[in-house]
Amino acid sequence: MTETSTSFREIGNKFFKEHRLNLAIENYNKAIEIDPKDYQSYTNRSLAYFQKKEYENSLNDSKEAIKINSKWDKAHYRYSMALKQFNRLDESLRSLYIIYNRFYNSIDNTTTNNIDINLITKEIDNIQKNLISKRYSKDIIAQSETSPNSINSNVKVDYINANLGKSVFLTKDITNNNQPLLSENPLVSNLSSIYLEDENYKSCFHCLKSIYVNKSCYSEKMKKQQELFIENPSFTCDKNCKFEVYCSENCKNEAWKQYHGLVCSSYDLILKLYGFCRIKNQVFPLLIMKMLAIVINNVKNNKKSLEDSLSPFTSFQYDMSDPILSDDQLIANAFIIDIFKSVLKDNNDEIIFNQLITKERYYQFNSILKLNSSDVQPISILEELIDNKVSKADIKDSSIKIGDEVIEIDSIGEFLENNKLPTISIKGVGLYRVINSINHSCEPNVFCSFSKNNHSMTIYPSKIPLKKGQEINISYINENLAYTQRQKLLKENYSFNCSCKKCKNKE
Ligand SMILES: C[S@@+](CC[C@H](N)C(=O)[O-])C[C@H]1O[C@@H](n2cnc3c(N)ncnc32)[C@H](O)[C@@H]1O
Repeated sequence: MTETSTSFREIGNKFFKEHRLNLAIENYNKAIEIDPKDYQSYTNRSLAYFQKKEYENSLNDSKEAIKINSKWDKAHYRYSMALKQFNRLDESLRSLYIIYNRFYNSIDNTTTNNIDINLITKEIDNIQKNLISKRYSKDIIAQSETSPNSINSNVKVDYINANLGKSVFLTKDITNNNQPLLSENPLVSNLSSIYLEDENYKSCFHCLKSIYVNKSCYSEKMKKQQELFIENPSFTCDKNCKFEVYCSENCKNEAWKQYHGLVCSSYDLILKLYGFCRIKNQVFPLLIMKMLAIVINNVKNNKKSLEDSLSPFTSFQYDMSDPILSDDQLIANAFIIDIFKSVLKDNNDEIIFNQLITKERYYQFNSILKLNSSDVQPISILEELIDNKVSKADIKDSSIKIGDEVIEIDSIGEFLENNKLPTISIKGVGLYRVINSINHSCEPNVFCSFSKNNHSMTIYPSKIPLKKGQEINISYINENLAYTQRQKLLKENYSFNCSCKKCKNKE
């Protein structure tokens, strides 16, 4: 036998089977010396180190094997097990899901190395149960700084299985249709990019509340409905940017504390990102920038670990495959890199920067937003008027009757067709810790209601009675579409095949 890397590896494997770990490692060393791309020897040496409890070496070897051949499931498994030893559970989970997804997406249900899929599923279950019970205990959520009063006691978040992930369950019987089940502010939200430089329309940069509307269709009288919007935004950021406007001192302070304080000094670079998002009609890059700033603030100011700081975001399901960024995503990521490079200047910041501001993170956050975030559309002022003060009968072509007063609305005809309510445009996007944990069903038992004023959202029952312990489900799409259309939309937008009762019966 020639001294090829394969033969040394095989000798190593023989020693390994005899539990002679040092001799096994020596032979794997020789194999790697001959062929530095021998990912199998790296993987096997990783296992030998693991058995010797040399977890750092085990981690490095499995990482190297993945670098050489990312399709080698055994290396992902070894990497996952080593990460678990360091309590890096989110990353460990990600590696397990790479194997899990490859298995279920393959035509013949195989892993590349015939790893027992039941073992992988069991590992996923263990880690998920542990993480979810820790992260979604009521106390932790109630204490969360980013989302105060985010959950009331009607619901809890629980893990279902590796495929469905977590979802939301009732902790009480519900018999009243009008009873709000859960009301929540988002972990992060942002205005749609079309509004960023709109002279006619301003919203609070933090909570998206309408501040000033100057559309010709609204008469002077209507604009004077003071309680519906604030005429003169007096809460503009006065530190550096002088650009962001808020509806209140509270929002100004919250924005500063959570994310704006970190990046405000680099506003010239942020404006470039805004410009890009406006042209491309995108909002995710702006949310990703805020998410990164929130994470960094938690690490720096609240002295939390990086994993804990990331966990409100990484606890969602997302695409764990190899990151491939589109050209637009690469450009947006480059803007984001510039912004954080200019604000993370201390020596200590270098580690955070290197671990956080990466292409992989951009892909991860983008996928978290794509699969989990909600459009936010606080009800328009016109609808607010109609909703609260007038009946549809009071709406005439050019006026609305509010009490005894008739308010002229110059071009209301543009908005009202056959007495329908005006179309409300999407104002922004938000990521909700609990509401976005609710799984989909084509036969939903709850629905989501936008706040009239800001980015908060409330869940109400759509069917009663609902029983304690029952899962609540919303519909992510129009559930009245035909079966094939629903399946197509859910696959394209949320990457899953719906298996609700209605879909199982192909109704
Ligand atoms: C908004 S999240 C819901 C929370 C999610 N289960 C989690 O653990 O983060 C949407 C994701 O949940 C999963 N999901 C939701 N409803 C589902 C369903 N009916 N069937 C299969 N997967 C579903 C899909 O992976 C989808 O991309």
